[in-house]
Amino acid sequence: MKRLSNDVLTQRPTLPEKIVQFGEGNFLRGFIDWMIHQMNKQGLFNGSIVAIQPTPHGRILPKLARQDYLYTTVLRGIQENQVIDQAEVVTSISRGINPYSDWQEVLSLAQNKDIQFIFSNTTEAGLAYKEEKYEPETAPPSFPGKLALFLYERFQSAQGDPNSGFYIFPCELVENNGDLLKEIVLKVSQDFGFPEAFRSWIESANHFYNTLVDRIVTGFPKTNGEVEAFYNTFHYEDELLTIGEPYHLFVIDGPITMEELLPFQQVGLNIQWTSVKPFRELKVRILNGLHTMMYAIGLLKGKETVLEVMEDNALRAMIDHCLQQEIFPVLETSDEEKAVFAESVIQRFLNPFNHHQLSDIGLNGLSKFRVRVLPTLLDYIEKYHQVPEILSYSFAASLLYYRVHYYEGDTAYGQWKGKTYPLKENNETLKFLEQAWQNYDDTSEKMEAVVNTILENQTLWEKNLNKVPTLKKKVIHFLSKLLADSSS
Ligand SMILES: NC(=O)c1ccc[n+]([C@@H]2O[C@H](COP(=O)([O-])OP(=O)(O)OC[C@H]3O[C@@H](n4cnc5c(N)ncnc54)[C@H](O)[C@@H]3O)[C@@H](O)[C@H]2O)c1
Ligand SMILES: O=P(O)(O)OC[C@@H](O)[C@@H](O)[C@H](O)[C@H](O)CO
Repeated sequence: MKRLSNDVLTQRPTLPEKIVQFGEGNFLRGFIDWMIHQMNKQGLFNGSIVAIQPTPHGRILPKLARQDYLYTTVLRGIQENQVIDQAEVVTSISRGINPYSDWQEVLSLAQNKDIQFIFSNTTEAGLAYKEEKYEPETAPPSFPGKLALFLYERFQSAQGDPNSGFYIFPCELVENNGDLLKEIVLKVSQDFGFPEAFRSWIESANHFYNTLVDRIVTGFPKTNGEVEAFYNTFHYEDELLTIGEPYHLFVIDGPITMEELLPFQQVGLNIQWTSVKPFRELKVRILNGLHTMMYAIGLLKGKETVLEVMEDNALRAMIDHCLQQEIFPVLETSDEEKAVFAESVIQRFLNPFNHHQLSDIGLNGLSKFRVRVLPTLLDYIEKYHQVPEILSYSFAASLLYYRVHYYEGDTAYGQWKGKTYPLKENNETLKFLEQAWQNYDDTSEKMEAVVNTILENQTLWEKNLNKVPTLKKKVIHFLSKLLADSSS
């Protein structure tokens, strides 16, 4: 069978490059690139995207290049009682650049005046400040470093023209992502010794927008036989087949007048040009909160996907209880808004087509717990002076899932009921966890010592959790229960 390429898709539009995108992962392909494709299809944007690989060891860009930057998006789910099952070849990416081998190509792009928009999704780890050296001939390691040099090249080539800046939309799931990216780029520019005039131009000529994105994109199919079934229907192979749900929401804290340049709403996409804050609290605490709360519990109970968790009566009852009794009471949004959003989330989790792997959700699970679950848990304790049962149980489950049993090379491994699995978290966190569990020997004193050490780590939790009344006791209790379960 042929691979997807220009030979397979013979009618492909050639459009001027207008967007630079840092990242080429599942989410950008299933969300932003798909949206640009929708606008192009209706002749309302007429521009293409250049994707820049954000890390040195990218596996996605070579695959995209082999397919002439084409890939298929499959959106499947149930909306308003209707089954939606659509496959479409997305043509919005014109090419990709590996900045580690072609940095000059990236800089040339910065000089192209047609490029007006910058999108990114480099995960939470990518939208972060790193101290790095200015080397004009090579790509800086970090995403903000690359962006700073990209902007500097534009500034110089346009001789500081106040109309030459970019519209910048970071899509990382980080609070105030636009403000944060601007702050980091300014800091990097200072580190690099760039002139004050450039830094003023960053502030005055560029627009950094805070955004919130929402669509469950599970990426390449992982269940047995699924890929082959798709290929047989398409009559081509596609290594970058991207699966997601039909639901999508993109909130951008920018003026509606931006629709003149980016006509998202005009093509019927679910875009809101408004403040992100209320959407963020609902989405992160309910949708991402439930995901993060369930992954370790589910995996430790032998489940593999969100759907399997939702279809298990006991686990489903636990999730409903957590939502109603532990998350809802501490959210400030109105009861009606909470209920409507939560119901839609439950329906999305029950999407029969959605094989969302718990192990994917569990990547960087402790960092996610800190941002997506811990605030709810702490708010609850503050409000009710008692520890919420399910959230603290899920905390214990996450800690146990992330118990480092051994290292092989640079990879840390966890173990549960005889099964071994690789752990992906910040390296320092994993080293710390390995140490914390090192002397554990099944006794309650040692368990208390382990939990004490983990909870007091302020780098992990941003506060000493041993000072939170009775949390430690609950976590010890649930960890002991889970450990007993693991040996039964
Ligand atoms: N998949 C979803 O359903 C979904 C939905 C909404 C938001 N998101 C957000 O999108 C992010 C990416 O998800 P994905 O499904 O596309 O994952 P992915 O693994 O397919 O892509 C991750 C991208 O981030 C880059 N990256 C990883 N670490 C980096 C670092 N330290 N510096 C710079 N770049 C780095 C990778 O090179 C790749 O381009 C997640 O962090 C998530 O918060 C995902
Ligand atoms: O993508 P992650 O790994 O940051 O988080 C896992 C899921 O919670 C997340 O992808 C959601 O499905 C998504 O945020 C929905 O918009």
